[in-house]
Amino acid sequence: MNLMNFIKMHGLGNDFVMVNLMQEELPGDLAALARKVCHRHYGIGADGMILILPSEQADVKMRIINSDGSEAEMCGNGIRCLAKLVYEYKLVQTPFITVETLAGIMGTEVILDAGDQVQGIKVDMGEPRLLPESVPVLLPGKQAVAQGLNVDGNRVEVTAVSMGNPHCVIFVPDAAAAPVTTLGPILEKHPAFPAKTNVEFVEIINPGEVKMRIWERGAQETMACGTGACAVIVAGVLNNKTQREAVVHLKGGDLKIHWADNNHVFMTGPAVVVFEGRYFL
Ligand SMILES: N[C@H](CCC[C@H](N)C(=O)O)C(=O)O
Repeated sequence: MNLMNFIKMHGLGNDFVMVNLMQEELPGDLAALARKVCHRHYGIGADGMILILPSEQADVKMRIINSDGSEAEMCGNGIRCLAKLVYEYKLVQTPFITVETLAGIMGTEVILDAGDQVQGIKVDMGEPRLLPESVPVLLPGKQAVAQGLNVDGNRVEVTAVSMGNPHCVIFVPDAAAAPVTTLGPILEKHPAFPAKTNVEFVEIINPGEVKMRIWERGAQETMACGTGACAVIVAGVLNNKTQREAVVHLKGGDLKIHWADNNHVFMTGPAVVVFEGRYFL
């Protein structure tokens, strides 16, 4: 019987099965394995599976497989978990860790307190992609900002942004009452998004503070989404609703987001190791 060692982690309740493949390989179909591993009753239970692999371009390589088996370009909560794991398990000896992803090479900083304990992780999430063809989204113009989508005959105003993965941001008066589980899955698979999309519902508390809920591509509603929080602040600035630096309140907790003057988006937040285990393949 083959065993897979794993570490269960979460970033604000967005949880992952972390697999260290720096010295070993995983056999077979990753999509099928992720569906089994992420199953909340028959498996370990998680929103996704994150593989840590060797890289020729960075300290490590990250692959993120959603619970439905689809592979994503990037994962904000997941990369914070990876950075903490790589540092605390001494896969690298520095708190500044570069990570190769399908969305490019990301820089992470493990923030330490005076006692060398991990306080949080700051990630340079790179530049947002605003051209519709870069999201991708089938909407006109140079930016898909505050444009109307036809959803079953109704007009839904959306702002579409990519952080390497696609995001459809909708501003609502009350995030707690937003139609996350009804409109979310419809927009996730809407024909305007050829690669499907993550869907964010955002309530503006003030220009420096927002509240959001998320329907994730390939993972349904989750407690938090790091790339989604970045997309929300980019969309907030583009719609003149938020400052470039703001706190994003998610179901699972808060992220600090800063769309800096160098056009890079920085995200700061926690990551937690919950348990270690062995999974019977
Ligand atoms: N479901 C996402 C990947 C995970 C992103 C999210 N968990 C985050 O923290 O950024 C997608 O298919 O693009």
